[in-house]
Amino acid sequence: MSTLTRSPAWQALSTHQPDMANRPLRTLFSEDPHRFDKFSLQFKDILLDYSKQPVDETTIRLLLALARQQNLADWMARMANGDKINSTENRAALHIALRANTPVFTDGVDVTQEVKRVLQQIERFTGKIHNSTHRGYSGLPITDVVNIGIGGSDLGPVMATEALKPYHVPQLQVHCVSNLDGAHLSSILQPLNPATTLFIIASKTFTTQETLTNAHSAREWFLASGGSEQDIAAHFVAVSTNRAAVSQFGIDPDNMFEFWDWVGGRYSLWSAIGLPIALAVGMDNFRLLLAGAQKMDEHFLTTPFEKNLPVMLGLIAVWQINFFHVTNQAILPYDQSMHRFPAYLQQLEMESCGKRVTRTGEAVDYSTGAVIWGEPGTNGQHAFYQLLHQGTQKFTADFLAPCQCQHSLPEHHPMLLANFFAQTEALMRGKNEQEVRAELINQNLSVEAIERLLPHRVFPGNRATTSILFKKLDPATLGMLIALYEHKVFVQSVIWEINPFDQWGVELGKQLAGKILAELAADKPVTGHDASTNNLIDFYRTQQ
Ligand SMILES: O=P(O)(O)OC[C@H]1O[C@](O)(CO)[C@@H](O)[C@@H]1O
Repeated sequence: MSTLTRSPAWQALSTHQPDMANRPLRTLFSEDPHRFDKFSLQFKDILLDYSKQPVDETTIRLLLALARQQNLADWMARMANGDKINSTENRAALHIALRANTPVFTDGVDVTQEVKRVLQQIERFTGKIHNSTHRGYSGLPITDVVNIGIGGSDLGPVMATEALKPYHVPQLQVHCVSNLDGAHLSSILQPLNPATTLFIIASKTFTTQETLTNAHSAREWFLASGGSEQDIAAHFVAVSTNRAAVSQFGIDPDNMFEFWDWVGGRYSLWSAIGLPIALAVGMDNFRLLLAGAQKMDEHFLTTPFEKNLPVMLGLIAVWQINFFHVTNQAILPYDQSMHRFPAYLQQLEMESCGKRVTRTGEAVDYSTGAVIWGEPGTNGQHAFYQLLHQGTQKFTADFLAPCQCQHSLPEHHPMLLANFFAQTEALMRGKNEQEVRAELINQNLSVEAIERLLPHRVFPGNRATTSILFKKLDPATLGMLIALYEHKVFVQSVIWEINPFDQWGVELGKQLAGKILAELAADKPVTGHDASTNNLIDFYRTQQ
C-alpha cells in the first residue's frame, strides 16, 4: 500500500464511504432541507452546486483534512511563487503569471514584464488587422485568419473563439486547423483567398509533426495561389517558444509572438497562443478573459478551502474517483457555444492527470484522473442519457449553463434550462417501483401489462451530478470557468502526488510513427513489428 492510501486522512474517508454509499441522494435531500445551502458555493456570477453529490458534513470535513494532510496550501504557494514544480522538465508552471496584475517571479525574474511586452505586441497587431493597417499583398484587408496548431495550441483557441461568438468582430473570420488529416486543412483553405488570409503557426516547440506539415502545406497553397516569397511576411506569423525553429521555417522572428517554457501547452490560451482569440473578439475582450481568470486565481489562492470553488470541485472529484471508483466524468454544457468545452477539458484533465507514478517515481495504487467526455445538452439527452439514467456504468457529470443567453432566439432559453434542471433532478431522484406503478395504474393498463412494463420503467436514480450556473457567458466569466477547472486539476494532482504539468505519455506513439512512415514507402513486406502491425501496414500498402 502506498503512503497515501495508508494515510490517516485517506483511511478515514475509506471508512466513511460505506455510510454515504448506503444513503441515497434522495434521502439526503429529504432528511436535510438546508442541503443546498450547505453544499453550494458562489463566487462572483458563478454558482457551484455540489449538493447532488454523495457528501455530508463529515465527508467535507474528511476531504478538507485530506487536502491539509497533502499540504495543498504549500503546493498552491509553490505554484504561485514560481517554484519548479514541473520537476520532470525542471520548469515552473506559471500560467497564473499570464493574467496576473502583480509581479510574479521565477528564477528571481519578474516574468510579468515579458508577459506585458507580448500582450502589447498582440494588441498592436490585433489593432492593425482590425483597422486594416496591416493588409495582404494585394492591398486588400485581411478577412480570414487560419490558426494552425494542435493540442494546447489549438483546443484553447477553438474552444474560446466558439464560446465567445457573440463578441466576434464582424470583419474577420477565424478558422482553426489541427488534424494531420489533409481533409482538415484543405476544406478550410478551399473557400479562402490567399490575398486576404493570415496564417498563425502556433506551436510551443515548433517541432510538432502535425503543425509543421500543415504549415508547410499552407505555405505551398499560398505560394501556388498568388502569393510570393516576399509576401510571406505579411501573411504568416508564428507563436512559439522556439525562435530558431521559427526562423528556419521561414518566418521572420519579428513576426513571432513569444511565450515561455513555464507555460504548459494546455495552460497556454492566456499567452500569445490566444492571438486568434484576441483577433476574433478584440483586445478589450481578450483582456477581460484574462481578468476573469485572474479573479479566479485570487479566489483560489486566498479563500479558505471550504469556500474555495476549485478546491471543493477537485476534492469532490477525488471523492468520486478514489472512494466511489467512478472514473467516468461527463461534461455537459447547456450552451451550444460551449460545444468544444468538453474537448478542451479532455486535454486539461487527461494529459495532466493521466499519470501512473508519483512525483518521486513510485507506482500509484489508486486511480488518477477520470475519462472526460461530453456533448452539449440537449443533444446528449437524445444520444447517451439513456445509459446515464438506466444503464450500468458508473459516472458523474458536471452540468454547466448560463442563466442568460446572448442569441436572437431567447424564447428557447427557458426550455433549455428546464431540461438542465429536469435532468439533474431526474438523475438524482429516479423513479421507484411505487411511483411507476401508480403512473401505470393511472393509464388504465391491465395488471399483466403493468407487471411486464414495471422493470423497464423504473429509474434507479442516485446518479450524482454537479451543477455550475453563471449569469452569462461573457469573456470574464469564460476566463473564470477555465481557471476554475485548471485549479481543480491542480488540486487533484496534489492529492494524488503526481506532476500534472508533463506529458511523456504522448511520446512513444510519435517515435513509432516516425519509423513506420519510412516503412510505408518501402517495397518489401514489413517484418520488424508484431504480426498485427506488420499485416496492417502490408494491407495498407496493397491498397495504394
Ligand atoms: O505546441 P506544440 O509544441 O506544437 O505541442 C502541441 C501539443 O502536443 C503535446 O505536447 C502532446 O500532445 C501537448 O501537450 C501540446 O499541447
